[in-house]
Amino acid sequence: MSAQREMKEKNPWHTPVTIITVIGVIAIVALVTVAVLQNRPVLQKYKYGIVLDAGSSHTALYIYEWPAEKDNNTGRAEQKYVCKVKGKGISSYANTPVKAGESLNECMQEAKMQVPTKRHHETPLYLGATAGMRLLNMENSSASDKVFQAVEKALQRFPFSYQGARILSGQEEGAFGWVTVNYLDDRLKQGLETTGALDLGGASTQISFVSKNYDISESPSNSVTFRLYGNDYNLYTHSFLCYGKDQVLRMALAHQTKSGPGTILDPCFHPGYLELKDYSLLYDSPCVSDRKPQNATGTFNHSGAGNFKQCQEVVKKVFNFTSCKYSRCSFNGVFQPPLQGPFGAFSAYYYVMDFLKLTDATMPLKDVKEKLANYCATPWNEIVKQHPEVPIKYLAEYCFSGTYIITLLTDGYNFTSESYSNINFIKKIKNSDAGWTLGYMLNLTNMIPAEAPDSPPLPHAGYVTIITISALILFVLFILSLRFICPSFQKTPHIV
Ligand SMILES: Nc1ccn([C@@H]2O[C@H](COP(=O)(O)OP(=O)(O)O)[C@@H](O)[C@H]2O)c(=O)n1
Ligand SMILES: [Ca+2]
Repeated sequence: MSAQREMKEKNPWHTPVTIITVIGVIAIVALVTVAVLQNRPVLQKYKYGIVLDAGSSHTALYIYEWPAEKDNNTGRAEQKYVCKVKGKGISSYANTPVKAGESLNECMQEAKMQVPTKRHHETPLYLGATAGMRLLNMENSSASDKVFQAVEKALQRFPFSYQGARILSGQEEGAFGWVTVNYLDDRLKQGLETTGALDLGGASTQISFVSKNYDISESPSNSVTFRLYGNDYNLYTHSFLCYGKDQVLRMALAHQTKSGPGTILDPCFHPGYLELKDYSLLYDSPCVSDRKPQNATGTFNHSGAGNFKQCQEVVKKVFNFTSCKYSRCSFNGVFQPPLQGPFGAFSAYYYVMDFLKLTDATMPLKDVKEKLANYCATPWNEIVKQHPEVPIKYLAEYCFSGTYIITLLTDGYNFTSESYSNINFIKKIKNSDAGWTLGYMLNLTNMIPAEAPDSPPLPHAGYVTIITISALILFVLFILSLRFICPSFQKTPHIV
């Protein structure tokens, strides 16, 4: 018994200091572990959203993903996948609506593979149609309804959470493009100066920007107000229906062919270009149908002259600069406040200027015009030789499209040689395409809060450090206080 006692007395593990220290260390480890595990950032899981952009020329399907735990807070939604639907836009199926629905199947099957199966049912699916369907709806609303019915039926067959197919207003198209650009740049969350958005489609074009000190009451139909992350924005936005590049080309051709059948020498096409074109196809759009001449049956010869300056004169004729009932206008009597800040120009602005190698923001407007003039003057057979990979139909139109872009920006929107350098031609921002689809989804899923979210006051690492240091300090204080209250505590090997 006494030997046992001796052993106990000699065994340092049985001293009060050791016992308290061991318990203390266990307590600290437990406290820190619980605190860290409880608050550690959870393993990333993603949520998904799908938006179909049913444009006038084609449809594209976008899948967005964002961290599941953070959708209102710090996580940013990003483009995960894009699928280009084969064939033309859904408005081209006016006479065969079922085919409009069928055309979407391939990309929708792809979407099924891209989104994890267990997320299918909670993944919202939207289809937004733009100017092609706006025009079809104006021209033949029952045909447009049938296209929507077919599209709806096709989309509902998939396991996603279908949220509807509809035509966006021009205002929505402009405003959501602006939201996308500024969201992806993190400008909204940080309350920074915003970037204006310039979107050029085939059938309409949008301009949207924040102009300080502008009186929105001057033209309320052009104003959209947002409260995002605690900041108020008064956005000016306008969508010009028929001013997408494909419809303007029709208007320009209609203008040149108004005297009836024959041959036109078009300065917007390359010298040596010659195609036999159909009047009935040219006038098959509400943007030009009222200009159709009486004798416009059959065909006309469309030949090129390749002259940038003359092409600008032709393009200018599609704008009306005569009447403005506001303090200032862009064109066609539409109010526009003074241009302000940087602009992002995307969609066809980018495709055309990228092809023409004119996206360099440091290139002065004068040089852009000079390069374009040289390009337009290049004979058609040389152009074809230089770009064997580009389909002839697209290749033929870049001189016209480039000239239209420059004329729209300068004569239309009033960009000057100086302010032209504020325009950036962009396709993507941080891997997501610039366009209205992301902004549309963010809005419909309420992913941008009106007020700035409360963020934790400390980052996780700081939080762990403070917890650990506090626990250690408390422990040392506890030991010191024991020694102070109970001096015998220092003379350790006394145990009964
Ligand atoms: N690679 C590409 C893709 C589209 N585009 C053009 O970009 C425009 C896209 O317009 P869209 O189909 O979105 O039409 P909207 O409904 O926006 O007016 C069309 O004029 C297309 O021809 C292009 O020039 N190059
Ligand atoms: Ca578009």
